[in-house]
Amino acid sequence: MKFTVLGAGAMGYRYGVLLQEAGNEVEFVDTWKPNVEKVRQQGGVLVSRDHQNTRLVPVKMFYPEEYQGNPDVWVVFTKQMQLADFLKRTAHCFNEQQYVLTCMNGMGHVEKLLQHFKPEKLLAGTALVATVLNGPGNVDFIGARGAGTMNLANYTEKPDETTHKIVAELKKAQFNPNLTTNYRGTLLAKVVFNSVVNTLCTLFEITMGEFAGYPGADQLSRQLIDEAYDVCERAGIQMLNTRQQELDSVNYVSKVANPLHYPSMYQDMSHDRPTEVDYINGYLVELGRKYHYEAKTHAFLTHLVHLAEHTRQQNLQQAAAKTESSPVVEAEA
Ligand SMILES: NC(=O)C1=CN([C@@H]2O[C@H](COP(=O)(O)OP(=O)(O)OC[C@H]3O[C@@H](n4cnc5c(N)ncnc54)[C@H](OP(=O)(O)O)[C@@H]3O)[C@@H](O)[C@H]2O)C=CC1
Ligand SMILES: CC(C)(CO)C(=O)C(=O)O
Repeated sequence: MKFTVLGAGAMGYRYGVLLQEAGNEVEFVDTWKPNVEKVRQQGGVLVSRDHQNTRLVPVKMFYPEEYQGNPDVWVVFTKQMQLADFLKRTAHCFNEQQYVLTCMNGMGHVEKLLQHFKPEKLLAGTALVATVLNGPGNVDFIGARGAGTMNLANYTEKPDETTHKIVAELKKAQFNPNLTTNYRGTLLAKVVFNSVVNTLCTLFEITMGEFAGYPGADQLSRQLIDEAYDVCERAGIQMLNTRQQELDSVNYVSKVANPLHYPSMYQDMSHDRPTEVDYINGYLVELGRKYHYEAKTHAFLTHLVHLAEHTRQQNLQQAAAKTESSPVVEAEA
């Protein structure tokens, strides 16, 4: 099949490279100039697995404005807040025959994709796999080959022939896809997972293993899971997992699968970029409010993450102002 990855970040590279190595035709579209230029200069992307065995994988990379491809399937992996701009800049390549697959974290992306693609062509899912972008053109796939899993569902909840073909390619690429017919329940399972692990690890600057190793971790997780499930049940969402299964998933993925991983939200925070918290904990808060339920802990955590983002920005501005006001001292140093 012919796939084009929209958003060549950590996860876009992981899906694109592994689909390419499984025998598909793959191209990448990205807006981040240092990334596109680095790939062109070095002739591909540097890929490591668990910080080892770095190899150069040749890839075809384009800016949106210059791209003229017509893939069978778009694989979309931007950050939530980047998506609208990516779609606007690439819209000249979209048509009604194309399918779109996304496993981004959080909620908000599907509505934006539906402005460009037909509902029956949209597959949305979740990826329980950890990946780190070390820098432009340099990515680290965390975890053994084939150890991660993913869930996906058609937006219409009606799988067709192309859906099964896409799932077969994901299987060949060892993503271990599980096709469900419960669209909202599938996506919300990961939102709840991320609302616990990404948010708490980011606030405390700890790995998933360090979080899960804290003796009170289950209590913290349980409070957030319960509140999230109270929201989802009010919204009539049939959850994929029970509350206990969700807690087990938090523990398994954190203790066994990725104990050394800092979740993607931490990676954004530590590089002073905005996080996706409004699309994760913030989404649960907004959904709860629609049903007159206040998800207080999620609201509090959303504020804490924004407080941390704000503080980091203030510190950056103060450091920049200091440098500007004392150029002589800097030159002497
Ligand atoms: N990473 C993971 O393990 C997982 C991520 N996801 C989800 O997948 C989606 C895509 O996320 P992900 O692939 O992690 O995205 P990345 O973290 O790889 O994001 C890449 C973007 O971050 C910006 N950026 C700026 N400077 C740097 C730098 N030095 N290093 C890295 N990035 C830089 C660039 O955007 P800009 O133009 O703004 O500078 C770039 O396009 C998200 O919804 C995420 O939540 C889901 C499962 C796992
Ligand atoms: C924690 C993890 C890796 C779970 O798959 C994730 O979703 C992230 O880092 O954002």
